Amino acid sequence: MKIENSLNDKSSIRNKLRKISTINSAVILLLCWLLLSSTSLLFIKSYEKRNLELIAATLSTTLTAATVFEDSYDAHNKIARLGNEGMFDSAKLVTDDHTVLVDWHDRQEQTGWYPRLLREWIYLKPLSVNINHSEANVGTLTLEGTVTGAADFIRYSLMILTSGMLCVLIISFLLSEFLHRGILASLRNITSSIHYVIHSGDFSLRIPESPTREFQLFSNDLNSLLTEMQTLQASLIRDNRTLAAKALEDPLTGLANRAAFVARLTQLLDQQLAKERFVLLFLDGDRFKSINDNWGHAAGDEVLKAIGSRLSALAYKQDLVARLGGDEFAMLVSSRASEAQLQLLMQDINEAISQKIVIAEGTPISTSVTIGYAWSQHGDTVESILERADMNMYKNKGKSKVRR
Ligand SMILES: Nc1nc2c(ncn2[C@@H]2O[C@H](COP(=O)(O)OP(=O)(O)OP(=O)(O)O)[C@@H](O)[C@H]2O)c(=O)[nH]1
Repeated sequence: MKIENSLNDKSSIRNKLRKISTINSAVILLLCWLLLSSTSLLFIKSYEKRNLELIAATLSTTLTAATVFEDSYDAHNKIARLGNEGMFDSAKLVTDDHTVLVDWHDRQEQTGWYPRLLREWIYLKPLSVNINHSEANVGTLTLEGTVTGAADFIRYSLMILTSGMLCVLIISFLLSEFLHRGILASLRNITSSIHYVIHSGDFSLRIPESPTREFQLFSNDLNSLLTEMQTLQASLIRDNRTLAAKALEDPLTGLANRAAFVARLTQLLDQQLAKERFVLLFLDGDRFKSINDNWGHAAGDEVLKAIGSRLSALAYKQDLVARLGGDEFAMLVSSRASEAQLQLLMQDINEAISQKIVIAEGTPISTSVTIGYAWSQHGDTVESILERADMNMYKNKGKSKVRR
């Protein structure tokens, strides 16, 4: 829960990449916008200034005669004709003796802070040119430039530039989203694979190939780690199975040990209502101590192994032969349902055990077992059925000792 909360606080790598590429594009585009805007503004400024200078030069030549003869009417017409075409905002023609011949103002002259600021920035101050005649100064023409054209140009070019930049920003955003997809897919593959392995414990999964070199290297390392974990897991499972099997096995004879015997007996008792009855045979080696005493402990071990394998040879698949400890064996027999079949089995056991056992050094040893048995009964427990079989075995042992 805590981890999930702290994850929710964090921004995804997709958002981080999106943020980086958006900031990147926005900064670059803003710089381009500033560069292009200032270049076009400087261009406009120099164009408008040059234009006004040309108009002033042309007009001063045209006005020479009117200035010399102080023909205010003609001068006004010539100035107004050009002024009405939007060539300038105002024009003042003053003779060399300071007589104002023309003081013309455009009636549609733009006022307000923007045109005023623009005019001051483009033209700095009104443009004055001398009107000369026979190399003498006869008057001065002062023109104030117009900003109507410049203002429109600036407005439209900035609008086009800004919307163009916004389009580029959107395109670059979409493009980066598209290009980031590969990186994000590789990352997603890695994280979802690790997530799956952690939650399933299945180390057989391998992270798929990535087109990005660094991710491929990372995936290779993780895949090698997964292979090692898989091998380790397999060997642990194998070891566990071996250990579990060993925990239920008698190390000398390889038969089931007491724990395995009790487990199987418990299972049979649990099932006995649904299944046929079964019989528990308790077998104890006769005078086994003397075998050890006469032939040695190793020989005794060989005899115990031989008894175990002979009992196993007589048992069916559903029966269980176990060594309970020392020279005590037990059989859980489900394959014989009648007393007659059981008697036959016990006869076979006695016959098999009575066959001489030839130990490694070649000495034949005779042995026998005493058997006590108990059929399963309703309400039996592990202890009760074992006790009945044990008691019967002791009774039989007593009888055989009397016979000897
Ligand atoms: N070789 C060998 N001997 C064992 C092993 N475990 C127990 N024994 C011996 O088996 C003998 C069992 O003796 P008991 O069952 O008490 O007596 P017994 O000599 O068989 O006599 P009865 O059962 O009365 O016929 C002891 O001498 C134990 O030392 C083993 O793993 N290997």
